[in-house]
Amino acid sequence: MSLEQAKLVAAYRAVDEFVQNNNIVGIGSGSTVVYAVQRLAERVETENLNVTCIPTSFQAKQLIIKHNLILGELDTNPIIDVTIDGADEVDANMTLIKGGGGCLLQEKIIASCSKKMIVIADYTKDSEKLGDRYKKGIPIEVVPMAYVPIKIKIIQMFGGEIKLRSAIAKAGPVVTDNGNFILDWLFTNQDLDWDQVNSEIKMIPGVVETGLFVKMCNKAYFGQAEGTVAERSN
Ligand SMILES: O=C(CO)[C@H](O)[C@H](O)COP(=O)(O)O
Repeated sequence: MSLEQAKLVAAYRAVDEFVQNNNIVGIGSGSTVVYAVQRLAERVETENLNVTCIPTSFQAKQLIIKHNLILGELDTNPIIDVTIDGADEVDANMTLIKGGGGCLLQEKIIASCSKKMIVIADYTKDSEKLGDRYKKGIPIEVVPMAYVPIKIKIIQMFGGEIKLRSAIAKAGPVVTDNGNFILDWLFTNQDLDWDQVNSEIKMIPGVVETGLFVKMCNKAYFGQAEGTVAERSN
């Protein structure tokens, strides 16, 4: 089985187990979510489900439109039944690193409005401790004018190294869907209290959001190499 098949089985399982008729569904971002939207569209068609989808990014919005699903927004649907999203890493306590695709701000807003947040991932995202498997660090979305002082402050507070995320098909930094920059914090201490770290980083003026999702995820599905799906709940 390919990694793509592992993503697909996790995504299909989550959509099949958690989406019901008349649900408001948060649609996450990334490559695994593509399979979730594909499965959701199949179920809407075959079971005639009434589902409204709330996107977590420009990419998610385009996926919803492409599959002819009903597009909603928080203004009219502030309470979401279930959000299905990917993750860059999930530790043994269900703390997540998210934001590898740069969509962490809207993803966290949508997760915070959801009765349930379900993560879908392949087996490479399943970790004991944050940093065991995901080596690109914790993404932090920041207001552009403050990125240098924020970098200095985080290193003074917690150590490690910070890189301003560069764009691939453009000279200069990645600019998020919200017009901000992304810092990737390569932490060295894996035994930090992530709840506290998240709170302290968020208190630095100019920090918009961190990619640390603490106590937000209810269940994670990890597609395995042999085609089965492993689960973890909190
Ligand atoms: O947080 C995210 C985007 O900001 C993604 O959910 C995360 O990067 C996982 O993506 P993929 O499913 O492609 O591995």
